[in-house]
Amino acid sequence: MARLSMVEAINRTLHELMEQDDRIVVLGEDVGVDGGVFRATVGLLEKFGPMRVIDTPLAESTIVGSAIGMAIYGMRPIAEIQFEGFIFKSYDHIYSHASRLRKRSQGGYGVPLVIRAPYGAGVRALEHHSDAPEALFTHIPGLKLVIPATPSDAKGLLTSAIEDPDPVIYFEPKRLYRLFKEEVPEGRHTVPIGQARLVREGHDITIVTYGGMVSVCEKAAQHVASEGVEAEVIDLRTIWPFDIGAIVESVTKTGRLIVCHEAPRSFGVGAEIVAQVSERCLLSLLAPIRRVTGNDITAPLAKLEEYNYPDTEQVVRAIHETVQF
Ligand SMILES: Cc1ncc(C[n+]2csc(CCOP(=O)(O)OP(=O)(O)O)c2C)c(N)n1
Repeated sequence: MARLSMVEAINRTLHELMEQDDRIVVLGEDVGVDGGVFRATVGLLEKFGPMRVIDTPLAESTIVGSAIGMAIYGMRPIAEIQFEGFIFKSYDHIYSHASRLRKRSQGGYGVPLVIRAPYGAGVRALEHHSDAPEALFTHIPGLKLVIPATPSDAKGLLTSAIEDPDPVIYFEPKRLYRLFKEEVPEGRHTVPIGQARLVREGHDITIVTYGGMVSVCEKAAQHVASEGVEAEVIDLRTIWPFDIGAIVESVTKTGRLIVCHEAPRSFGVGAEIVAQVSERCLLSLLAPIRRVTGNDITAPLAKLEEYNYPDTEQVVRAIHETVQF
């Protein structure tokens, strides 16, 4: 095992996967000579050459459109969109084609495509470089969406995504790229798509979260533990299809739920979780469910960034309000 940051784990996984499978091709803006803006693709061009590591024009629609063609013809493309805010140039390809081809061809063709993109705020970037648009990818039948919160899960989810026969969006929380290191398993390591991770066990309240908010919620859970409140923290890992079984099991035990994400609140992932919990275990609830989320606004510039996203204090406050209800 090696101690790696998330971006190092992603880089190493790309190296390993490409060594093992000739069908894997990486393409995107600056992924070759520059090694990617965040250095996730460093060393790939030197090792695998320009036929498998392709520096593309600044044209996201072309990147995803070409990758769909490659996938249909038997390759395993990993397309990089330089920042999540630019993925919408390729949204039509994702929405109208990649996700639908299996149904359209009555199972004849799949699109085994992975689209990676740095995601979310926390590094004081500019507009289009700090968005959390995951909800806009959850309403597309045929598409899966994963967001790792640890270096090990970054490896496991990337491996599962490339092994999946259908398209997977893989968002990489920028704030976690270099936040901490951990031991990452050597060799083949997968994390099943659709399976949440129990971060911390507790019996008083459940906190469901993912991506850059996992460490924020963990800190909040540690804080309230010193007051005698045991919070259970669940990291979704897969946003769609999410692990409703794990959530229901936990809420049935604790009777209280907070959902936390940095994306805007309204019509967000949290709203769907609240709806499904209401449908399945309303009678287990001892208090109203609370959402701790980003605001319903365009991602603010760096100076105001910290006011828009949940922090530990807000999560602690929501825990207090829910437990004391
Ligand atoms: C649609 C879109 N995709 C990606 C980016 C991120 N981006 C900013 S600058 C840049 C490189 C631009 O290279 P080039 O057009 O050669 O201009 P220069 O090197 O002179 O800045 C990229 C990819 C962006 N701003 N907009």
